[in-house]
Amino acid sequence: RPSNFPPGPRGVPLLGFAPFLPKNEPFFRAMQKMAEKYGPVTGFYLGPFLPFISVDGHKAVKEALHNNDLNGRPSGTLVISRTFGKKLGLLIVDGDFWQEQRRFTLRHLRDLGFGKTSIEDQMMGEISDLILDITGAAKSDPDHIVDFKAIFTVSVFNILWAIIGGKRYQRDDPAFKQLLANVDLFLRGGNIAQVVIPVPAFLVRLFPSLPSRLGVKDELFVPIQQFIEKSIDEHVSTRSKGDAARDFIDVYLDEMEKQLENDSTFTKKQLIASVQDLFTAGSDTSSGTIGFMVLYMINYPTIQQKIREEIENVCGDSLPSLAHRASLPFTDAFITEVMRMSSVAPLGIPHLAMKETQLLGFTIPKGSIVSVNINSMLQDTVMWGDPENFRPERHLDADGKLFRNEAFTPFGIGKRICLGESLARNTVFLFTAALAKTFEFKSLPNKPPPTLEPTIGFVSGPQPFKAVVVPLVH
Ligand code: HEM
Repeated sequence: RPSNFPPGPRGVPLLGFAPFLPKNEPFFRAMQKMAEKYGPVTGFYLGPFLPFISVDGHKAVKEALHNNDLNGRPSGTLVISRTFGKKLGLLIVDGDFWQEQRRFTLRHLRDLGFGKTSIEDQMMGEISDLILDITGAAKSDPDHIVDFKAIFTVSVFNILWAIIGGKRYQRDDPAFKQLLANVDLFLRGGNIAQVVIPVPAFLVRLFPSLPSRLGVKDELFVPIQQFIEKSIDEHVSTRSKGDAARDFIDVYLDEMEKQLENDSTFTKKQLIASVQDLFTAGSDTSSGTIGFMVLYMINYPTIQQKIREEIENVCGDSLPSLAHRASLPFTDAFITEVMRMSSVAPLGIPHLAMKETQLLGFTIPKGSIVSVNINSMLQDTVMWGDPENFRPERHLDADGKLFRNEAFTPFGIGKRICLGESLARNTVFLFTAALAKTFEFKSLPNKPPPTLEPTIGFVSGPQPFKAVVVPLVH
C-alpha cells in the first residue's frame, strides 16, 4: 500500500480483497458497512496492483464527484468486452473521446426531445397504451390482480427509441420483449467491483465462462447489437440525400459522413456502442423507478390517496401533463422521496483516477477504481436527519413548495452526471402521476404489502410483484 492510502481490509497476497467481495447482499450496502468500520474513504486492492476506493457519505462523495482527476472510467478486460473489446460508447469512455461523444450526444438528444415538451405527446401515447394494458389485465382477473413484472420497460424503451431510432414497438412483440429481458438480466448479473477485477485477457480466452461466472454476461448483448446494427442499416437504406434527419441515428450517420477524412471518433461501432449504452443506462433505471413508485403507493395507502386528491384537484378530467407539475408539489415530493429511498443506481458507474490525487486528505493513486456510493448520499444522516423514514414532506418548504436538499443526487453530480436525467425525470413524473390518477393500487387480499427490498445487481430494481388494481372512473 502506498503511503497515506485510505484505510481498509487487507485481503490475501496476490488476490487482494477480490475473493471476499460480497455476493449475497447488495454491494452498495456492503460498502456502507465497510465505511462504518473504516471511514468515508476506504481502500483495498483487487489483485496485486489495482486499488479500489469506496467513497461514502455526502461530504466525501461530493468532493470525489467534483474532482475532475477522478472523471475517468475503468478499462479492464471484463469492462470493455461489452463494447467490442475497446473503450467505446458513452458509459466507460473517458478523456477527449468521452468529452466529444458526450457533448455531441447530449446536444442532439436535447434537440430531438430529451427534456423537452416535444416528446411529451409520445410519452402520453405510451401512457395511454399502458393504462389500457393494465385496465385489461385487471378486468380479466376475478380479483383484479395484475402482475407487474417488466410491465413498464416496453413503454420506457419506446420513448427512448422514438428519439434514437424513430420506431415504435408493440407491447407484446416477443422478439422485442426478449431484447429488453436481456438488458434486465445483464443488469441483475453482477456488481461493479466484480466487473473491474483485473482478469488478464488470456485467462478469458482459456476460460470463456469466466466473465459470466463473475456476473458479466456480455453474450446477452449480442442480439442487442444485432438489433441496433440492423436499425442503422435500415436508416441508411431508407433515407435519400438531402432528407432531414429523423432521429439520433440519422444525425450520427451525418456526422460520420462529415468527419470521414479526419481521424474521427464517429464510427459505426461507436454508434452501436453508444446506442447500447443508452439502452443499458436508460431503460431499467427509469422503468424500475416507476415500479418503485407503484410499490410505495401500495405500502403507503394514505399517501397514495393524498397524491390522487392533489392530482384530481389540479388536473380535473385530464391526465397530468408536464405543465401541471409546478402545481403538484406533493406528487413531486412523493416522487423525489421514492427516488431517494429506492436509489436505483446506488453506485452509479465506477470512476477512475486519471492521475494521483487527494480525497479527504488521503492519497488516491493514479489508476485507482473509485466507487462512489450515491445511496450513502441519499441516506446521509447529517443531510436528512431521519433518512430511514419515508416522508415525502421532507422535500416541501414552509409554503408547501418543492425544496431541493443538496444531497438529493440520484443522477450523480459533476461532469459525469447522468446524461438522461431530464428525460428520466419527465418520464417518471408523467407515468407516476397518470397511474396514481387512473388506478388504486392495493396489496393482495390477506397479504402484507409487497417488499421494498431491491434486487441485487449493477442497478437496484423492484422485485417482481403483483397487486390488486382498481381502475377509477373519472
Ligand atoms: C431514474 C433514472 C436514472 C437514474 C437514477 C440514473 C442515474 C445515473 C447515474 C448515478 C449515473 C452515473 C454518474 C457518474 O458516473 O458519476 C448515470 C450515468 C449515465 N446515465 Fe443515467 N440514470 C437514469 C436514467 C438514464 C436515462 C433515461 C439515460 C439515457 C437514455 C441515461 C443515460 C446515462 C448515461 C449515458 C450515463 C453516463 C454518463 C457519462 O459517463 O458521462 N440515464 N446515470
